[in-house]
Amino acid sequence: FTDPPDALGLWGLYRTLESLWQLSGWTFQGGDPCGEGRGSKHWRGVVCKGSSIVAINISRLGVGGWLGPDMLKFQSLKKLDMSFNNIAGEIPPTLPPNVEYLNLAANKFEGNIPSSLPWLHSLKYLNFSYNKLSGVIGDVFVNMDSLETMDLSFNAFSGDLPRSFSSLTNLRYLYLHHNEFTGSVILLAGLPLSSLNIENNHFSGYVPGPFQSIPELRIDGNQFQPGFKHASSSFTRRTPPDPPQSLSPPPTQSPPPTQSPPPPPPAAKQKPKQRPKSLKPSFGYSSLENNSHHRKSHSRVTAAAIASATCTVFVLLIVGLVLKSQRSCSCNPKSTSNHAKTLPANMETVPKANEVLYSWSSLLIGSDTSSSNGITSERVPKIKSWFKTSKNLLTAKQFPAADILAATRDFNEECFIGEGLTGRVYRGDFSDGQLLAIKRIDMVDLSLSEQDELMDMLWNISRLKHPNISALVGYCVEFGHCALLYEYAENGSLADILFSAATRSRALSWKARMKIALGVAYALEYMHLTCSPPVAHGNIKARNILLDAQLMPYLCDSGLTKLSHFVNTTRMKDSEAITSAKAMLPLSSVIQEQMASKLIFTVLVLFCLCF
Ligand SMILES: Nc1ncnc2c1ncn2[C@@H]1O[C@H](COP(=O)(O)OP(=O)(O)OP(=O)(O)O)[C@@H](O)[C@H]1O
Repeated sequence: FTDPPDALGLWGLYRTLESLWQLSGWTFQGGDPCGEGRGSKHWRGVVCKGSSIVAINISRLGVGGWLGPDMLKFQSLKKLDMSFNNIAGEIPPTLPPNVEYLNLAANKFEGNIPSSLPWLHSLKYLNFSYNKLSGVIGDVFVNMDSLETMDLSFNAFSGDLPRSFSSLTNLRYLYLHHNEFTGSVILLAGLPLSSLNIENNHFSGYVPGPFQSIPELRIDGNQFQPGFKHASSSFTRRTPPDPPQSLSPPPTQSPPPTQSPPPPPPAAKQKPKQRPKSLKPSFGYSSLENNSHHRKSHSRVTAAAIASATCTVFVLLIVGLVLKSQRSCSCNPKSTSNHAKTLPANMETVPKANEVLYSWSSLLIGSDTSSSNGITSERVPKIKSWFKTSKNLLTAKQFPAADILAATRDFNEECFIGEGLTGRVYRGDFSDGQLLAIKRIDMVDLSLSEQDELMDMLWNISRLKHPNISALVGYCVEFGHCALLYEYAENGSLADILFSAATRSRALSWKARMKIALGVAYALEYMHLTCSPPVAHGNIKARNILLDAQLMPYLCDSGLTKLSHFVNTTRMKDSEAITSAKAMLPLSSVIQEQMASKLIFTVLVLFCLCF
C-alpha cells in the first residue's frame, strides 16, 4: 500500500487542482497510487518506489487550480514537474521537503518565492520561469548547497539581488533574464557559474571581472558602466526544438536548461492580465446550455438525492471550517488585536502598513486641483492624491483618475454593469488592453481618522490573494473620490445566472455548480484558516460570487462591506450598515459566535440555491 501521508498528499493535491479529467486515475479519496499499476487505474504522472511516491510529473496537461498545503506530505518526493500548466495563486511554503528537481515553470503563479525555500536542502534544480512572480526576493537562498540550476527568468522580480545569492556555492546555471532586478551583480562574482543570463533587467554598476571566465554569458539590456569586454556570441545556444503547442518553452528538462529564451507564454507577460483559466475547451458558459438536454435524461429523483447529499457535504464542510476557524482564533487571541497590520504567514514580503504609510494629514494641501471630466473636489476639497507617497503600501496598482475616466468614457452609461450599496460598477477598457470592473464609491467627507481607516481597509483587501477571491487589481483615491478596480468577470455574478430570466439556473451543469461551491468553500477556508488573523467576509451572497468565462468562481466584496462607514448613507439602509460594520474584522471571539451561525445559515441557503 501507498504510504498514508503520500496518499493524503495526492488526495489533497487533486482537490486543489483543476482540469481533473487530465489526471486520469486520480481520486479525491481512496485508491492506492503505488499499488495500482498500469491501465486505467494508474495514477497519471505518479511514480512510486515501493510504497513511496518519488516523482510527480504532470507537465503540459492543462491543469489549473492552485497548490494547497498538502505538498508537505510528500516526504519521499524527489521530482516535481508541473510546468506548462495554468496553476495559479502563490507558490505554497509547504513544498516537498526532500525534492531535488522542482519545475513550476510556465504557470500563473503570483507572489514571491516562498520563504521556506532554505528548507529544501536537497534541491538541485529549481525552475520558476515564465510565471507572474514579482517583488523583491528576500534572503531565501541560504543553506542551499545542492542547488546547481536556478531559472527565475521571465517574471517581474524587482529590487537588488539578496545577499544569500553569494552562498550558492554549487550553482552552475543561473537565469535571471527578463525581470526588473536592480543594483549590482557583484554577489554573483564568486559563484562557479558555467552559464549566466541576466539580460533585460536594470542591473547597474560595473560588470565583475570574473564574469569573463563564464563560458556562457549574457548581460545585455542592463545599465552597466562601459568597459567590460565580452563576446555576447560566446553564449552557446542549446535550444531544444520548439514544442508543438503555442506556449513557448522555458527550460523543462533536467539541467542544463535551454539558454535561448523563447517569447513568453501568455501566462507570463501578456496583458490584459488573465484570470487563472483552465485549458479545458468545453467548459465555457455558452457551452453549458448544450448540455441541458443531456441532463434531462437523469431522473429527477436521482438529481434530488445527489443535490441533498452534496448540499449536506458542503454544509458540513462549511460548519467544519467555521468551527475550525473559531478554534484557531481562540488559540491566538493576540492576533486579533492587531489585525490591520498583521500579514498572512505566506505574505512576509508585503511591507507593513505602518512602515510606509504617510499620515493623511501630511498630504493636505491648500489648493484645490480637482481632476477634469466630472471628478470634482466638492466633498473633500483639500486632500491631495496620496497614492504618490504611499505607492509601496498596497500590492494593488494605483490608477490616476484620468485613466479611469478614459477607460469608462467618463463613466458612460454604456459601460455601466450594475449597482450595489456602495456605488455603481462600470466596465473599464484601458488603453493597454486591460479589461477591469471599476467600482465607483460614493464617498462622504472623511475625517483624518476615517481616511486612515480607509487606507487600512484597502491594505487589508489587497493582501487577500487566492484563486477564488476577486483580486483588487487597482485603486484610485483622489480628491475625495474613490474607485476600486477588479478583474472583470465575464459571466457576472452567480445571482445573475441563477435568477436572471436570460440565463436560467438550469443552464448550469452539476459540474459547474460543484466547481462554484468548492471554489467558495476554498475562498472561505483561506480567509478563515490561512489568513492571519482570520478574516470574516461578512456579506456572503450569490451577488458576491462572480464567475469568469470558465465559470471559475471569485468571491468578491471581500472586506469591502466596511466601506459602508465611508459611503453616502442615502444608499445604505441602517440594517446593511450594521451588517457591514462587522465585515473585514478579524474573527474575534466577540463576533465569532454571532457570525458563525449567520455564515452557516447564509452558506446553507446559497448552496441550496445552487443545487
Ligand atoms: N468584477 C466584476 N466583474 C463583472 N461584473 C461585476 C464585477 N463586480 C461587480 N459586478 C457587477 O456589478 C454588480 C454590482 O456589484 P456590487 O459589488 O457593487 O454590488 P452587489 O455585490 O451586487 O451588492 P452589495 O453592494 O449589496 O454587495 C454586481 O451584481 C455584478 O453583476
